[in-house]
Amino acid sequence: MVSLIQSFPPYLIAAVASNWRIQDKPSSSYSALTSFPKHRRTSFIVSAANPDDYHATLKALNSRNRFPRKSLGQHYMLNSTVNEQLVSVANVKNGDLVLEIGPGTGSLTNVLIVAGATVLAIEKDPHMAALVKERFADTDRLKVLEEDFTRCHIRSHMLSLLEGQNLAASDIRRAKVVANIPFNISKDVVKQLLPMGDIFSEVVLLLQDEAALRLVEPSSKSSEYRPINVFVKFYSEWQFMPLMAVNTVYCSEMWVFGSPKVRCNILVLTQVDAAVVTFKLKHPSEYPSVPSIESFFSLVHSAFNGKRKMLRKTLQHMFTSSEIEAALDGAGLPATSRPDELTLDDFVKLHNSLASS
Ligand SMILES: C[S@@+](CC[C@H](N)C(=O)[O-])C[C@H]1O[C@@H](n2cnc3c(N)ncnc32)[C@H](O)[C@@H]1O
Repeated sequence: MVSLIQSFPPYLIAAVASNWRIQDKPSSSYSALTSFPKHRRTSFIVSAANPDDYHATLKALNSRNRFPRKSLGQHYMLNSTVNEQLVSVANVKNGDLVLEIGPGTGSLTNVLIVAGATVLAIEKDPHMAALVKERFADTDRLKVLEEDFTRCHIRSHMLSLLEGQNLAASDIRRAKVVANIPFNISKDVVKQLLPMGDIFSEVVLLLQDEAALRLVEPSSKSSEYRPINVFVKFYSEWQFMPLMAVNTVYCSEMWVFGSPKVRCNILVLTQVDAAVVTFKLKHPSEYPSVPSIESFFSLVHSAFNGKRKMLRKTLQHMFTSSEIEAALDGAGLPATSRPDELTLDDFVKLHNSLASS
C-alpha cells in the first residue's frame, strides 16, 4: 500500500490530517504524515477524480466529522453522471414515488428530487440519515427513515405512502426503486424487493459487476447456476448495463511505518467496475403458475442441496424415487437430471407434477 501511495505524484496525495479538514488544493505530502504521534489516527486522499465531485462529497462528510465506514459498505459515488444514468434508466418522471436504499451524502437523492420524484430513503447510518434530512430540509418530497433495510417493513412503509398520495385509481402508478446499494446486502435487497411486483414496477440498482453477474447471468448448465438465479427469473425480466471505472471514495486503514509508526484512515478515491441492473418486476398475475410459491422455492432449494447430485437423490427426503422419476418423465426430463440442468420452466413443470402426485 505504501508503495502504491508513493507511486502517486505528490499533488494527488492530499493529506487531510488535522482532524479531517479538507483543503482546496491538496498540499501536504505523504512524508508529512510520518511526523504524527504514534497511533494517532489521521487521514489522507490518494488520487483524484473530478475535484468538484470529491470536494462536494468530502465536505458533506466533513460537516458531520465522518469517515466512510467499511462495515456499512460506504463507497460514495463521485460520478454525478452515473447518478443521472441510474435515474434515466429508471425513467423517473414527475410524480413518481421512488425508494432509495442508502442515500449516504444524498448525491443520488438530489438527482431523483430534481427529476420530480417523491423519495423514501432508508439509511442505516444515523449520521448520514441526519445529513440527508438536513440537506433536503427545504423539500417535502423526501422522507428519510433511519433503519436497516434488511430488517425494515418496506411493504407497510410503501403502502402508507402510496395511500397517502390520494390519487385517482387511473393515476396510480407502481413505485420504483433506484439505489446505489452497499454490495454486501445486494442479495438481501434483491430477495426482499423482487417479489413486490404489486408495489414496484422496476428496481434499478448499481451493483459491483461481479455481484451483478452472479445474480443475473448464470443460466442452466452453468457451474455458477444457483437458486437465486431461478428466483430472479421467476419474479422479473432483467437488463444488465456494464459501467467501467466508476469513481467512488471509501475508507481504508493502514500503518505507515517509520519513526514513529502511524495508523491512518486513508480515503481512497478509486475506480470500480460496476453495473446498472434493471429488474422489470412481473406483476403477481404474471408469475409462473404454481400452486404454492413457498413450496416451489422449497423444492428448488432442496434440489440444489448437492448440486452435482441427481434430483432423484436430492429430493428423496420429500418424495419417493418412483414419484420423482414419474414427475421428471411427466416434465419431459431424463430420470438422471441434475438441478443445474433445469430451466425455470422445467422446475415449474417438475414442481407441479410432484404437487399433483
Ligand atoms: C454504497 S453507499 C452509497 C451512498 C450514496 N447512495 C452514493 O451513491 O454515494 C451505501 C449507503 O448505504 C448505507 N447502508 C449500508 N447498509 C445499509 C442497510 N442495511 N440499510 C440501509 N442503508 C444501509 C450506507 O450507510 C451508505 O450510506
